[in-house]
This record gives sequence, structure tokens and C-alpha cells, in this order.
Amino acid sequence: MINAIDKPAIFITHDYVIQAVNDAYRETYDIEVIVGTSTCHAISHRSDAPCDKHGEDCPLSQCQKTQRPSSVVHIHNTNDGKSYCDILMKPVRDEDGMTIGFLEILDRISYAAADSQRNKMIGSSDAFKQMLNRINRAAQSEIAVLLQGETGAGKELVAQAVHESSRRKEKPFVVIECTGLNESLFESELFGYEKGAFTGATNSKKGLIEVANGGTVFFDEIGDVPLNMQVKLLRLLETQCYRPVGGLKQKKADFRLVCASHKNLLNMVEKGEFRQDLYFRIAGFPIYLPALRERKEDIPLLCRHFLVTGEHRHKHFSEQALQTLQNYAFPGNIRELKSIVEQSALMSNDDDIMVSDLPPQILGMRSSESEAIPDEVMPLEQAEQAYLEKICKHFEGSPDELANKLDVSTRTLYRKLQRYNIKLKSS
Ligand SMILES: Nc1ncnc2c1ncn2[C@@H]1O[C@H](COP(=O)(O)OP(=O)(O)OP(=O)(O)O)[C@@H](O)[C@H]1O
Repeated sequence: MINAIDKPAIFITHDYVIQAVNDAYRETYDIEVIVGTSTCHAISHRSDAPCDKHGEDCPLSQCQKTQRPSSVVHIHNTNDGKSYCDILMKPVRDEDGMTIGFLEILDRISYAAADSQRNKMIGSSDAFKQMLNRINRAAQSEIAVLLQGETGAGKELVAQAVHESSRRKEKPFVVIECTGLNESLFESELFGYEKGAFTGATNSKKGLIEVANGGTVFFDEIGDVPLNMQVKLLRLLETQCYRPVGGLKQKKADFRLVCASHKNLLNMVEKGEFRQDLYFRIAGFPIYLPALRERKEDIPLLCRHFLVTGEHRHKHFSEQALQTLQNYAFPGNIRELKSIVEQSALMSNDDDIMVSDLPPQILGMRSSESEAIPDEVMPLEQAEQAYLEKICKHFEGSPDELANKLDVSTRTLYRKLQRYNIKLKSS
């Protein structure tokens, strides 16, 4: 029976021992599964103790508590390295209703990773795992998905993940950028036009809805669609039909809908800026993308990832630099972090990226938080000079000690002292 399940699956008893296993499960891990002996945690986590002993949610104990199926996203040690798996655990009962064991079915999440892997979504925080769980659920159905999150939080990447893990993955993924589209552009882009439909239409052109046929259409910044176009969009979604500009015949649309917005669409509905009927049509399954400051634990991992996949694989952020980054608010989210990593790596003179190599917006925030620096805004270089002058008057230790405290190399400290013509008290 277990081999009839096309995903990796095991049947386990209350003591976590695997009593039945299918081929797909065996092929997922390097470790051999011995039926009646191996435990699920030893195979998937290479650990002697169940997951809840390591601070992770254990789906089996959840199931025992609630007597209902439970699901959780875990990082497993698979033969592809650390991989994300969406685990579904179902209690199995005998004819008297007693739970005799649990069926565990795995869904491998191929679009995300907990270590640096090219072209994957990277993260390991709880907020990130919760998001993966929802993406995975959405991908298995045809429901309209609405992605809500700040700019640069990864909405387009998530939209792609929904597409790649859906049954439409072999078909096109088409992005429609809604910002800045006026009415006529919106219609001709979406629905296409016939030859002679307007001046300049010397040939007919397929619309993006037709290009996407059978695939997924991603409407980015859906909140920017003007009200009069929202009616046309709603009609398309309700009827799955449209007419090219200047055309007479209706065409049938076949696409899966994913929309994204950084604006709060419900607030817009309340203010009359977004149609309520359209909102309910597009928000079949809302997914919230956490801002980077809500998943600070992922910052070191993402920094490593951008260094390794960029041009600076041998460089490292110092502990203090990582700490400083984790204290920053990141209004531009992951896009901003990516650019900060590149800038800082270029600024560092050796393999260690120090606090002083971080761009001004990060250090600016630090200084505004510090009471030691005056409130008025001044050029950073001037602030740096003032600060160095002040501490060098009193600092008793060696240049090495000061450089260490400032989280810069001694060479960088000397360079700065020379530039500002400052003398250390001890030298
Ligand atoms: N979890 C992640 N791991 C690695 N890179 C990521 C992750 N999320 C986003 N990125 C990267 O961050 C950048 C911004 O992501 P994306 O364009 O998907 O954001 P967005 O929310 O759609 O932005 P906007 O609101 O401006 O359209 C991209 O370079 C993307 O590859």
C-alpha cells in the first residue's frame, strides 16, 4: 500500500520506528532504512532524539495531541544536502478507533534551501518556514494566490515558486507589471490587438494572456491597476474570456492567477480605491511575505549566500558587521541586503568585511541611535573624524586594541588616523 503513494512515505509507530517505507522515501536519503529498527529522526535529521527535543515542531507529537493530521516544514538531510520538506502526518486507526501508528508523507520543496544554493529561496527562520508551508499548499491547487509583502521581500520569486511547483510548470510564466500602465496600454498588452485596431497597429499582436496559455500569469503591483481597468480584469477572471482590441471574436483564456501588492489592498477597498469584488476574486489564498527585519536570523545566511553566489566567495562578514546588519531596518528588504553585501565586499581591503566597510545608510542609522553623536545631520566622513578625534584623546590601549574595538583592521585604523591627522594617546 505504501508503495502506491507517489511521494516519499513511511508508516511509523508511537516510538518513531519505521514499520513500512516506500521506494521514493528510500531514494531521498543516503542512510539505509531498516524496517522495524530505523527511526524517522535518525534518517531525516541524523539525530538520536525526536525533533521536539531540538526545539523543532514534531508532527508526530502534534498528531498525538490533537488526534488529527498535522503538517510542518522541516529541513532534512537528504542526498541533495539540507533540503526543505513539507511533512504531512496522519494518524492511522484500527477498527476500534485506536491509533496504531502514523503515516508520514513528504513533499520535497525544490525551490527553497537552508544553505546557499543558486536560484533558490534562502532562509531558515520560522517566519520563512511558515511562508514555505503556505506556498506549498497553494502550489498543489489552482487557487488564485495573492502575495502581500514589502518591496524587495521576494514576491516575484515566490510567484515563480508557485508556478514551478504547480502542474502548469512546463507552460509559460508571464509577468505583467501593472505600475504605470494606462488604460489603452493595459488592454493591448493583456488582450493583444488586431491589425488596424489603432494607428500604428500594422500587424496583429498576441496579448500576454494568450502568451501565457496553460501557464501562470503574475500581476505584479495589482494595487496600481486603475479603477476603470479593474472592471475589465474582473470580467476576464470571472468569464475566462476576452476580446483583443479591434477584434470581434471572443478568445478563451487558460491561466493560473498569482497577484502581488506591497500596498494593503483591504485598506484600499475601504477607501474605495480597489474594487471589493476584484479583491475577493484575486485573494483566494493570501500569502504574507515577512519583511527582512521580521526574519533577522536569516541575515547571516543570506549574506553568506550573496557572497558565495557573487564575486566574493572567499570573503566573510565579521561578527560585529553581521550584528550591525541585524540591527538595521532594511526598508528595501532582500534586494537592499543583496546590494549592501556587494558594496561592502568591494569596500573591504581583505577577506574580512568589517563594520566600517558597510555603506553609509547602515552606519547612519547606528549613529542616530547613539547618544554620543549630535542630532544634526553631518557628512559621514566628518562624523567619523569627530568620533575618532574624541576617542583617540582618551583611549589608553594599543592601536591593535582600538582597531579591534572599532571592528576594523589595524591597517584601516592607521589609514584613517593619517587621513584625519589624528594621534593616538598611547603612540
Ligand atoms: N529568500 C530569498 N533568497 C535569496 N534571494 C532572494 C530571496 N527573496 C528574494 N531574493 C532576491 O531579492 C531580490 C528581490 O526579490 P523580488 O524581485 O522577488 O522582490 P519583490 O518583492 O517582487 O520586489 P518588488 O516589490 O520591488 O517587485 C531578487 O534579486 C531576488 O532574487
